[in-house]
Amino acid sequence: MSNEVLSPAEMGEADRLAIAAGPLDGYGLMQRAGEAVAGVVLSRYPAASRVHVLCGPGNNGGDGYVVARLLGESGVDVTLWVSGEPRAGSDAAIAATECSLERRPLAAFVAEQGSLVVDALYGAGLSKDLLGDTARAVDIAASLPVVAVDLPSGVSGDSGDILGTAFRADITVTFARKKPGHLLLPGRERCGEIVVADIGIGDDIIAQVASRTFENKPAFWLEELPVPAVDAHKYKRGHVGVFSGGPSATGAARLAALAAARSGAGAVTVLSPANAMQVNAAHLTSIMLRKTGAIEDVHEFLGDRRSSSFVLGPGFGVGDKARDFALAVLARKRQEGGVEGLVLDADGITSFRNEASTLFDAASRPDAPALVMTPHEGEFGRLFPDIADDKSLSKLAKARAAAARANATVIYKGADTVIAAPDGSAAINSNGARWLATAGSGDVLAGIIAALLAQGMRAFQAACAAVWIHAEAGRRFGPGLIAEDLPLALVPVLRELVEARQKAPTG
Ligand SMILES: NC(=O)C1=CN([C@@H]2O[C@H](COP(=O)(O)OP(=O)(O)OC[C@H]3O[C@@H](n4cnc5c(N)ncnc54)[C@H](O)[C@@H]3O)[C@@H](O)[C@H]2O)[C@@H](O)CC1
Ligand SMILES: [K+]
Repeated sequence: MSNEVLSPAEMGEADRLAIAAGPLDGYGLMQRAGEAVAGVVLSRYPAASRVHVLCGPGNNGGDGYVVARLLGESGVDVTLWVSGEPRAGSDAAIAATECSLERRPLAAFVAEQGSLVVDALYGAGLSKDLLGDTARAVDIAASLPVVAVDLPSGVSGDSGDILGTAFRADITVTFARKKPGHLLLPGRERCGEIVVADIGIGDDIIAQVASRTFENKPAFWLEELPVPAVDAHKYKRGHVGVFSGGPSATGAARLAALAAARSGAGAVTVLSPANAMQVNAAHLTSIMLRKTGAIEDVHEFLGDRRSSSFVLGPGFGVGDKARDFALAVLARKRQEGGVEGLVLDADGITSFRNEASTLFDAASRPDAPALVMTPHEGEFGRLFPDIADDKSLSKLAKARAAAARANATVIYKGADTVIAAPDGSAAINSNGARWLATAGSGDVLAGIIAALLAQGMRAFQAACAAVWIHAEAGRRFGPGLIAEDLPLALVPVLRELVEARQKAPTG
């Protein structure tokens, strides 16, 4: 697998392990890194009249010295601008010595139109805000193409936060694996196209680092994607129950229900209060409808229908009823044909704002159905106020802390959605589309998750798959997308995934 994401500390560990294992030493890795960047510059910008290479004091600058030397040797007109001296004896110091180009101080940096900037000021070691000469260089480079080495300087590799200011790269060449700062906002927007270069750190070394963070790509969950067996006499496709709100708020539940049906649930039932039965009935065809006004109705449905998963929240209303219904579902057993999971969204989440621990305790029972929560930033803050307010935590770290506390899979939504599991695994989604920021889009996501849970996918994998599929459908549909379009837009995406799944050796 190549979709592991390494924190800067984990990448440092990978460097150390690779150096210990050989054959490359630290300078050898730096050579490979510089070669990769120089290769990108030469292939992508063959017409650049001049390349300005900006080198910082650490190993990111060391990569820069290698780039400058190689470009110079290739006949490119290179100007080298330097901020700080490499530490004596460091790999960067060796690289600086090997580079015979004249060094100019970054304080004097100027660049003309038509030239290209290689940003090798700071990478994984960024430790404070960009100020003074460096911040001035960011301004000068703003009107020029920029190739960033490892990360655009100013972007935190851990969090994607911008420290003071940051370069806006057209291409970022990073090494071995992506870092969280390449995927989390606002850093992601500063990276431009991301090229992951192989510098000789093998998959075995990455495996030893045992990162628990992944970029959310189909390879990560495709093996578990449910595909009905063609030769089976009967197959389990699962039954999803979606709780509906009152007569003026039923659309959200129907969107979730339709998405669940499109995502392969064998049966879907909208569970409606009595006074909304008529409006629901008027809009449902293949989806079943059942009156579910009071907690007794929930128990009865749970007892005789064996629904495999539930969606609670979209349009439901905030209050005791949402809490009671959610807790009734979570009180079931997962084993022996019981309830696989509960997707708690929107009002379902907000309903527990003052009783979060009741929810988290209910989800902690070993045989409880899996709890999947889908908060956007506002909802996240209601359920996890202290985590939300902790400025030292990245979005990734916040989602992880929330999942561990809640004993739940947490989908922290946004343009850089993070999916975190209670065991510490986390995935950052990167195929999101701006078109998805439309009313009802989240209801559709909840329905997809429930369908995948109902078909037996594990909660974290189901959540990751649903987020990716939902985003992909929105991305492909493009402008004009409204939530009603999404259930049908899932079909071509699912078709391709099912085909890929059937071709996969493990399928
Ligand atoms: N052997 C290795 O470890 C390899 C490292 N590589 C490169 O090494 C980089 C990491 O190197 P380092 O750990 O030396 O870190 P950096 O080169 O990113 O920066 C560290 C230095 O910059 C200073 N600094 C940080 N932020 C600053 C700011 N805002 N203003 C002024 N000074 C600041 C620090 O005090 C330190 O001296 C990676 O990003 C990658 O480009 C690659 O060459 C591959 C091999
Ligand atoms: K950089």
